[in-house]
Amino acid sequence: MTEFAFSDIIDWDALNEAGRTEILRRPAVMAGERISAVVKEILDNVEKKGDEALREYSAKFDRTEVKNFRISKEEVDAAWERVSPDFRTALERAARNIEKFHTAEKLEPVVVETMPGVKCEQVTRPIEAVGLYIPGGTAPLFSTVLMLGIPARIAGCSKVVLCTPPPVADQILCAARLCGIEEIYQVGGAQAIAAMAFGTETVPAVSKIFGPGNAYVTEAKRQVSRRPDGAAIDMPAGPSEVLVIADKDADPAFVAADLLSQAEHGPDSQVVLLTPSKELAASVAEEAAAQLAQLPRREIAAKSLSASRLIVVKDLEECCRVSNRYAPEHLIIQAKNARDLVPLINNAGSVFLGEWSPESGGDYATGTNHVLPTYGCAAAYSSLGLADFMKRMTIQEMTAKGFSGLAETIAILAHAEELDAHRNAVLIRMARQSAAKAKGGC
Ligand SMILES: NC(=O)c1ccc[n+]([C@@H]2O[C@H](COP(=O)([O-])OP(=O)(O)OC[C@H]3O[C@@H](n4cnc5c(N)ncnc54)[C@H](O)[C@@H]3O)[C@@H](O)[C@H]2O)c1
Ligand SMILES: N[C@H](CO)Cc1c[nH]c[nH+]1
Ligand SMILES: [Zn+2]
Repeated sequence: MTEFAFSDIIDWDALNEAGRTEILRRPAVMAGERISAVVKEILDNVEKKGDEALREYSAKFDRTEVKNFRISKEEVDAAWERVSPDFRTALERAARNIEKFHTAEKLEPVVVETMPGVKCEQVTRPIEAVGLYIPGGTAPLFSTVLMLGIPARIAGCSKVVLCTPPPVADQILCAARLCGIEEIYQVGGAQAIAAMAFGTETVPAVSKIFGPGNAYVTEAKRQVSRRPDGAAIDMPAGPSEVLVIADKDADPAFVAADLLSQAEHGPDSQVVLLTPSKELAASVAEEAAAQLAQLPRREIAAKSLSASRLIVVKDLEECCRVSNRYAPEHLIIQAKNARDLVPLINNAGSVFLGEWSPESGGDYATGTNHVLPTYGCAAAYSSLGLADFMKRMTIQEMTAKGFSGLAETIAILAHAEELDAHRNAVLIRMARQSAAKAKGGC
């Protein structure tokens, strides 16, 4: 059996504040400073040396000598023919659900007359050039292509650039074809993020970069979003995490399977169980050990489990409070009447209710988006959705009557801010209206 050390069962009530903070710390966050420095160097080099730097890093990190970064349409079509019909059918079924959910996310235009003759509107426009990062370091995440490519298409983004590490799996190319993505580049890691942010001889620069990735990719996104010549980003979507809230009657085999499903993503993934039942926690630990031994990715999952937590808390309400403090990417509630606990949940990327809603469902096919905030960012960021591929733009129009009704208010406020040019833009029009009135006009 594979060596594995789930941390001990932790009694939440026995911890002081510092202990609680420590126990909920993510392993990927602790690695931050070293990764930051490595990533900065990669970004600087790609910005300076373009494709040459991409080639060097692909050889170093992906052990691949890349001749042409861009993948041709012929290669994509060939990949489509190579995959099994069952795979194509499953991919199309998942894509339909994702398309249905994201189409329903369309924002309707807002039109409000705030005062007579003062009309305010909000409309949306697509972001024209977007970059999609598809992880491929330890597993080819073709499902992520659907999660990014489908909303980009619905939003109407006119330039969609996809980057993923070499060698690129057929399944990734098939998912890209299904989404109508034509610009696919085989480059991964921080260097891919740099390429899409700054542009190189081959890879075009985009306005906004989307997608999850390991700690290097996530840090690269964070850094380019802060550079004036960089790009906007969707969110920090780093190493996967799941927190399960389970009551004493939950099935330990289901809970263990759900924890392992995220532990297998990467050695720095973190999984957490919160339960009022010490007996359940012990059974989950046993089950997890047994299931882990059967997994092909047990080495990775075992590393991740060693930094993961089994925590016993007072009751289910306390579970929700601790979960909000952790702000997990995924939250599974395996408890009777799981839905009753939803009002107590404030911070979570995506929530899975009841024993028949494994997290893998949302990863592939329920229709929701699996690109979600990690590192506790669910306290402030949302799940990826259609709105992220669009900009909101406001419009206002005042009639002459609307203007005269609001003119004095604007003039007083501008004067109070000591911005006379602002005030003049109003006074000049007020004067014109008074003159026209004197002449018997409006
Ligand atoms: N939060 C989300 O929504 C979400 C969704 C899907 C996947 N994920 C996460 O995405 C991650 C995918 O990670 P992955 O590694 O399999 O693929 P990846 O594509 O993110 O990273 C692979 C790249 O990392 C770079 N790299 C590897 N080691 C490096 C080093 N020592 N120095 C510099 N660069 C290095 C290489 O360039 C390589 O191409 C996992 O952590 C998974 O949990 C998150
Ligand atoms: N669980 C990941 C998000 O954290 C998404 C994914 C893709 N494939 C499998 N899982
Ligand atoms: Zn997953």
